[in-house]
Amino acid sequence: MTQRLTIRRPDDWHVHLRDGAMLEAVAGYTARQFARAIVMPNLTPPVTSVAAARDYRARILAALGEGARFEPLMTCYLTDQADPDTIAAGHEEGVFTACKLYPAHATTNSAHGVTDIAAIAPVLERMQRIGMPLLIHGEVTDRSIDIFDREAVFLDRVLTPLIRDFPALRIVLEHITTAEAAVFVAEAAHPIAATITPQHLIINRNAIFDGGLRPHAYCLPVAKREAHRLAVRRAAVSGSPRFFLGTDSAPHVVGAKESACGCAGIFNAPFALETYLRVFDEEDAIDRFEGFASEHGARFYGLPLNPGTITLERVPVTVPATTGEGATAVVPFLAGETLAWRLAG
Ligand SMILES: NC(=O)N[C@@H](CC(=O)O)C(=O)O
Ligand SMILES: [Zn+2]
Ligand SMILES: [Zn+2]
Repeated sequence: MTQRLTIRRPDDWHVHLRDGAMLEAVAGYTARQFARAIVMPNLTPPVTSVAAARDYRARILAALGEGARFEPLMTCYLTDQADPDTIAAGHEEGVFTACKLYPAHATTNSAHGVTDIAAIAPVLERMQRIGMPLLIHGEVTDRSIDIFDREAVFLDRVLTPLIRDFPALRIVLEHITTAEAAVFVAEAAHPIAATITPQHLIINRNAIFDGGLRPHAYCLPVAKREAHRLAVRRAAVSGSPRFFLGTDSAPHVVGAKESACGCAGIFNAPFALETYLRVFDEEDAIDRFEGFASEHGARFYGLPLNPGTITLERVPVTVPATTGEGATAVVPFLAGETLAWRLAG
């Protein structure tokens, strides 16, 4: 049995670092494991300007303190009013790595999202031209569509026409949860990739209703049936360069989760790498872990691979019941469970 695994330093291609006290509380978990992370822009108000992204990046670095070896990669939150010149200038300046498309009202803090793709056609046209990636929360918001079908319906109704109309636009379909999405991304004749979260590799929808209502297993897109979890797992360990690590770590203070209307989002940052490695170990695919965690994403984004390495060791570690306190008290994914691997050092 492999006891130690050393891989090139990995990146997290989808994370919510929040702001203020929560940012201070959570940023270190991500920076401890990852060299870079794509930071989601769904703050209140959302990050829509170059100045806002620059300031947010400075707050992230300040939260980590001197000597942190971590690069936040910032994203621009697209609205119906998004301006191609501003976005292109922000990209050119190295502030905006990518743009994020939230269909309006699809998820947490998406009220200002895009109501109609046609409204942002000039932006997508420009992004396609300059090679700037579009990151997508891929769910339709039509309330007549069953919540478990919203990702699959998005592929037909939105993504298929989108890739037809913008054949060279680089797209990352974020946090995929279905067999349909895994097949779509694997087979499309288009520059498209997908991120995969730890939770969608580990839980199916039963976890949300396991002996009672489990708010800490609730995120969007919501976990699906077991057959979908297995398909997403196969994609993750397949070795295909179209699938890579994106935690979607999304902390919400415990009271906002344990509520009559609990927020969507799972906080997996503290043991993200350990959790992913558990899956690759179970699938007998440890040899493919480095590609998924440290290579495929950087190549898709056209960024250099990280120098340096990290080491994981087969030593058990127990996930605490909570992290932080007061306004930053959060229940992490797999709270109370013991993982077989831990990050060394
Ligand atoms: N994934 C989630 O359930 N929640 C995310 C938003 C998102 O990524 O959709 C959040 O910001 O809380
Ligand atoms: Zn999302
Ligand atoms: Zn997210």
